[in-house]
Amino acid sequence: MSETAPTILRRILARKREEVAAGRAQQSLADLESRITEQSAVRGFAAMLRARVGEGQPAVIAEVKRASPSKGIIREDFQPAQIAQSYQHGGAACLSVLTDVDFFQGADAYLQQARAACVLPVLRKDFTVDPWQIIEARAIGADAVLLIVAALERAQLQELALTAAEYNLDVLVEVHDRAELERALELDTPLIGVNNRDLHSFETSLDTTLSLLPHVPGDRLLVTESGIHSREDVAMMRDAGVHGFLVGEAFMRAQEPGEKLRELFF
Ligand SMILES: O=C(O)c1ccccc1NCC(=O)[C@H](O)[C@H](O)COP(=O)(O)O
Repeated sequence: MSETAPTILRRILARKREEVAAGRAQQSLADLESRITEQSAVRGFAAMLRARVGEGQPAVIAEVKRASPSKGIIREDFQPAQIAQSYQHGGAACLSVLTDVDFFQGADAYLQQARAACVLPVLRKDFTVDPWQIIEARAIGADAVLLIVAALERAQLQELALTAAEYNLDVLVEVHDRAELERALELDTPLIGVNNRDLHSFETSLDTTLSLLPHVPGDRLLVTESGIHSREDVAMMRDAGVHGFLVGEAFMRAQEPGEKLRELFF
């Protein structure tokens, strides 16, 4: 693939830069800061995952996702508050809520509805390219943000991680190959997400996690992301020593997402 081919990830990132420019013109930093003062205290995202693993339980980040570029519409009957309650009942440790509008049919309001309906920490699942989005994430009530190494230069990654720390947000640093993992490990953050999906080609293989696992130091918590669909997938990961999971589609296609979570993990 050429370095400049317009893959879906590159299209999403180009759109994000436009959104940030428009957002900055509409809301100043002072506006965001004043919205932050109205938010409740941050819920510990990494702490919750670590606690579950410490208890010998799977640490499941359950995703609230209506649609995706690779699968189109995944869930017609999409009610974030009900889904969040179902996930909490089913044993999720944390939630991940898509807020990207154009490619995932997400919304900031979905994150707010989901978080208000449960006690779980919530990750804002979006494509972060600018510190302004991190402050915005805190202003809408998120507890954690995603940083995708493939989307960011080294200096940007450092700056975004520092901004997240400044605003008390946990960070899930997402990688897909060894070079990205090495860059992620330069950060002082505890969570490493290994995305089994190649965000340029959509190809998904659970071997991605298994091959990177030996290179993740013991002081980091590895979260395997994408393509987990069955109890066999979960058992294979747990046998290999992976206890953190981020799952979307398998839950979202089930009538009762939390029951599906219980069926796969407990
Ligand atoms: O899912 C996509 O099509 C996609 C395309 C481009 C960038 C990101 C994309 N997905 C985000 C994710 O990584 C998944 O939502 C998440 O890991 C859950 O995956 P799954 O359990 O396979 O729904």
